[in-house]
Amino acid sequence: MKIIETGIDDLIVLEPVVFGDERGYFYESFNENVWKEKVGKVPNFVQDNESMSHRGVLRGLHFQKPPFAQAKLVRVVAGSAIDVAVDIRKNSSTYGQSFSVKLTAENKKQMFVPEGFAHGFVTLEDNTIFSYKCTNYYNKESEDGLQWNDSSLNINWEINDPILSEKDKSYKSFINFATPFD
Ligand SMILES: Cc1cn([C@H]2C[C@H](O)[C@@H](COP(=O)(O)OP(=O)(O)O[C@H]3O[C@@H](C)C(=O)[C@@H](O)[C@H]3O)O2)c(=O)[nH]c1=O
Repeated sequence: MKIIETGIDDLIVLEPVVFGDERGYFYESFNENVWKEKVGKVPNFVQDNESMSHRGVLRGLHFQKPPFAQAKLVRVVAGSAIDVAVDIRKNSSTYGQSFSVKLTAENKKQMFVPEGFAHGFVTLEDNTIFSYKCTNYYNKESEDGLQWNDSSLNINWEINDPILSEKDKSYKSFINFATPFD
């Protein structure tokens, strides 16, 4: 597994070793020992999620407030998506900065999104399946988010007029945002 730094502390992209043969391919999508060796601290994942989206669906930018904050290890198992994490840790030197990576079923890249980040993605193909591990359980009351197209975040989603949930349309702008993360 190769670790690619993003320029934002604790936010990393992972590239697994994929074994291809005449049958197809095999790779380890998570291995605690490899994490220990290559990353250090191993997240305690307690929930796995999967979503399917049509082309042009944007889910985000989401986070859960403490004490239900979640770190997430995300990947795409069918199709492709632009995945985005925004640093919302008040005391971080990269507060308000975002990082984007293209995750596809082919490149098999993963992004580790720590606690203290808002997360979202837009799908580039129909039937894009997004799969992720979380370090905390879903807690409806702790859900919060930021406006995906906030001008001060200035994220290049590479797609116009995405399909959004009503909840995602209602999220507030980054200006005057009181982050719950130190
Ligand atoms: C996230 C989540 C949702 N749900 C339910 C609530 C709702 O009825 C339905 C759909 O929920 P949402 O519209 O919030 O799903 P979605 O917009 O896909 O939310 C996800 O977006 C990405 C970007 C993330 O980072 C995730 O953490 C999560 O927030 O699924 C759960 O039961 N457990 C969960 O963990």
